[in-house]
Amino acid sequence: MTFIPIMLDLKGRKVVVIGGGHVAKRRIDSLLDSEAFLTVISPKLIPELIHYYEEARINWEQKCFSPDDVDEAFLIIVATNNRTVNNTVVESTPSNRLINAADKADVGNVHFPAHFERGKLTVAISTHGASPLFAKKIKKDLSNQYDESYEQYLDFLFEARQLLKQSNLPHQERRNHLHEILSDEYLDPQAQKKMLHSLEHYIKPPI
Ligand SMILES: C[C@@]1(CC(=O)O)C2=NC(=C\c3[nH]c(c(CCC(=O)O)c3CC(=O)O)Cc3[nH]c(c(CC(=O)O)c3CCC(=O)O)/C=C3\N/C(=C\2)[C@@H](CCC(=O)O)[C@]3(C)CC(=O)O)/[C@H]1CCC(=O)O
Ligand SMILES: NC(=O)c1ccc[n+]([C@@H]2O[C@H](COP(=O)([O-])OP(=O)(O)OC[C@H]3O[C@@H](n4cnc5c(N)ncnc54)[C@H](O)[C@@H]3O)[C@@H](O)[C@H]2O)c1
Repeated sequence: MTFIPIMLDLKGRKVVVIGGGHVAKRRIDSLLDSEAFLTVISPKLIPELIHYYEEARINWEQKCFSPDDVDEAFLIIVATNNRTVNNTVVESTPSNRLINAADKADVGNVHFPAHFERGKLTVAISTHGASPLFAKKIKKDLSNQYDESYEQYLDFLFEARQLLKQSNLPHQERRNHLHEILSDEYLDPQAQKKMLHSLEHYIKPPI
């Protein structure tokens, strides 16, 4: 089986998480900012998830799984500590849905990669289930290399690119600028400011 990396917009989609333990919480933490409708089906929740429920960040149906729980779900996450239940969820899910099976890498059609964000930058690492711990280790290494300062740098890259897109510069010169701003020198906010300022001069005047 070959999995391909994609970025998913879940805004307004129904996501159902079966199980309310530690793995469910990890998945939910990845999903909280997505503006999906998150529903947890589980007789019990760990305290952190109860907190999310009290803050109305998730819905909770305090019950054991039944097949109609996944009706209309766009994405299903299977994370109970009961292998038989996990298998039942997978079996009762129509094949045209997205499903993540936390206890069996090869059963679902979605994996959650280890990941971190720096504003507009997302770095995701997958080992196709070979070693989640190795993915976690690489995440740690890369998150040190690309520290919090990159959030602001990404904002600069975004702004510079928007200005270039609106500019009257010839195509090749735009490309040169896009490459130039990747140089380490532009990690410095002063250099960024100067560059943005100079790019503003190339904006096409309104017609
Ligand atoms: C990366 C990360 C993201 C996240 O969970 O958010 C993630 N697992 C993490 C940690 C972790 N997972 C496990 C341990 C215990 C040590 C060990 O067993 O090695 C630890 C370590 C820890 O907890 O620290 C156990 C485990 N994991 C899976 C199975 C089932 C199986 O292998 O079949 C079992 C055995 C269960 C059992 O035996 O009961 C399966 C999957 N785990 C995945 C993702 C997907 C593939 C990712 C990839 O490798 O590319 C995949 C396929 C499906 C999925 O869940 O999406 C997250 C790193 C946290 C971070 O980023 O900080
Ligand atoms: N993918 C991963 O990264 C990863 C990591 C560790 C463990 N796991 C696997 O994930 C699973 C969950 O691990 P955990 O640490 O979150 O367990 P946990 O014990 O913290 O939580 C299990 C949850 O499942 C709920 N549950 C039990 N029966 C249920 C049912 N019939 N219907 C609905 N909910 C039910 C429990 O109430 C509990 O909230 C385990 O199978 C484990 O093997 C996966």
